[in-house]
Amino acid sequence: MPRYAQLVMGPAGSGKSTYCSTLVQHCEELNRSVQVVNLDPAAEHFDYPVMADIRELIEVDDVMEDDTLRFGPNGGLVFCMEYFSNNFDWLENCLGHVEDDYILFDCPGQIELYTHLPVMKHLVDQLQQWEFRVCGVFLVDSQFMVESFKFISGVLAALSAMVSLEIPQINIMTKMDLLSKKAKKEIEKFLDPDMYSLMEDSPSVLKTKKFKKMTKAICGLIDDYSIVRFLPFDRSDEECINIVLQHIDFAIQYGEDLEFKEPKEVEEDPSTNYDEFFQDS
Ligand SMILES: Nc1nc2c(ncn2[C@@H]2O[C@H](COP(=O)(O)OP(=O)(O)OP(=O)(O)O)[C@@H](O)[C@H]2O)c(=O)[nH]1
Ligand SMILES: [Mg+2]
Repeated sequence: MPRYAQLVMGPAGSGKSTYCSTLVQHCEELNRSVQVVNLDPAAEHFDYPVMADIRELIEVDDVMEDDTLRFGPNGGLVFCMEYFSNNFDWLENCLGHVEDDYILFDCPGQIELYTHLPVMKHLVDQLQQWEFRVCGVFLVDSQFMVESFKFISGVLAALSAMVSLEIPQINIMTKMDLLSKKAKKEIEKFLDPDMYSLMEDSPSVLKTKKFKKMTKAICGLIDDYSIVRFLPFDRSDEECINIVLQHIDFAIQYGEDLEFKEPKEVEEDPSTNYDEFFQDS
């Protein structure tokens, strides 16, 4: 039986931990078992129960306090992740092996982990050896995507994670509930973008002769091959959460070998008398 994993990635503060806890709650209501592993050695708070926590293996504060290493917060984090990649047996022990495992990995926010460092790729390879089907979930804060040049950089960040990890990836715009009505309307064009026309809206710096050819090539690549798309994520909208989950499940073929489970029954309030209610109305 395959096992399933989501690697929840994205820049600092993009909403990774919130996404994990929202999904845990959502799946609980669907009577679907989902577990979370915290892979952020600098995490301070998250509100989901953890199956494993990297801070039990190594913590950024301990690395920074070490006089022989003398790392700052970013170097410290990279050190922790490299230490983790040399100690995957710790993770193997924590994960055990349960039938139909579905695990969310809440990753740190340092963007270099998804662009050029090999740690996350090693993790993906290791998970695949343990029979996991892994989907990358790349989160970007929607508030930073409402202008075309910011959108292009968000797309490139997502693309570099896709290229370096070589797994199916679903890209998500988070915090949609925080957008004003006007910004929501504005962002619609980024959910199904025509990259060539976005290029025309870009500020003059992107249109100078030096950059124009390059921007056009990037926009053309993204548009012609349809490689990067974003799904909106509003944590207060169940339908929206469902759509995101369906895309991810489809990408890793979750559910193909599962038996049907009854959804959780909603407990009825014994004081509610439905006969009376219908007679009255
Ligand atoms: N309104 C709203 N706030 C959100 C949402 N997602 C995250 N936040 C807030 O954004 C802040 C950062 O969210 P986190 O989930 O901690 O982000 P993160 O990506 O895990 O951050 P790091 O682990 O530090 O990289 C918190 O204050 C969250 O409450 C959302 O969908 N809506
Ligand atoms: Mg976090």
